[in-house]
Amino acid sequence: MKEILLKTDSLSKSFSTGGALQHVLKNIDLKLYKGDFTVIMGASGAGKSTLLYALSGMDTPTLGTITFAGKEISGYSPDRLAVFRREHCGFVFQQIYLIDGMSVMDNVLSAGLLVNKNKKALLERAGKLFQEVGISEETQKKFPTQISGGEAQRAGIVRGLINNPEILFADEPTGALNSKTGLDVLDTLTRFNEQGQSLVMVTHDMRSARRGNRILYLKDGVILGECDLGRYVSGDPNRHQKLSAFLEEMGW
Ligand SMILES: Nc1ncnc2c1ncn2[C@@H]1O[C@H](COP(=O)(O)OP(=O)(O)OP(=O)(O)O)[C@@H](O)[C@H]1O
Repeated sequence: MKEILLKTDSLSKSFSTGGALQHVLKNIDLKLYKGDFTVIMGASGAGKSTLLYALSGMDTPTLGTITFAGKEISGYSPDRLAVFRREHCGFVFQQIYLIDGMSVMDNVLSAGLLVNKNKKALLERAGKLFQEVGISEETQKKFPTQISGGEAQRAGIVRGLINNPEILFADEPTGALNSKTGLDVLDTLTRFNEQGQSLVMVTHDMRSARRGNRILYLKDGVILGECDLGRYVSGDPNRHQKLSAFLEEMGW
């Protein structure tokens, strides 16, 4: 039986804009499981990023509860939530947000030092992660403006994983990359998932979505359906067909 990592009960999120209330997430009951590569798809405006932000404690729900790593985080204060996020969640965004005045390695260490003061252990873990994503020691010493977009996103993944998060949350991680570098980033994420890292990724892109084993389809703030794709196997045409058929059924 799969271990539940995160559970929501009647999760709802509304925004008030110009006096009108917009209900973006509507009573979502969802379970996320350890070791899964969960993908959230849906049309623009369906609420995908809002859901990702709520699940990861980057935003708070309007109503409902979120239980993550055995703790009900939905009632946490912003400060407590910030500490929880650092310790339990990793993030990879379309825009990478590496800090310009710091080397690539220092960007990763500064994220690590917020949780773990043991610099030697952090250096060791960072070194191992950089090796796994194919970033050399020379590149680790460079500044963000001196590296390519693909290298920056792979460094972003190292930063996201430095604190050994229960879940790595990714919001369109290949959205700003060209086809080849995007593929490298997807291969990197897939490899970490194969090693047991749980992932939740929002994407519009079928090539990215194919990497997941569980695809959730969000429409107008509700999960309309889900598809079990099984573990990723490179070049499997059935996988693409299964995903296409599911998305067609969902009205994508
Ligand atoms: N902070 C906010 N304040 C007001 N409205 C918001 C806020 N964040 C999101 N929304 C609204 O919620 C809706 C869903 O936005 P969200 O970014 O979650 O959609 P999405 O499915 O991720 O879309 P896309 O694929 O275009 O990124 C949109 O109508 C958006 O305008």
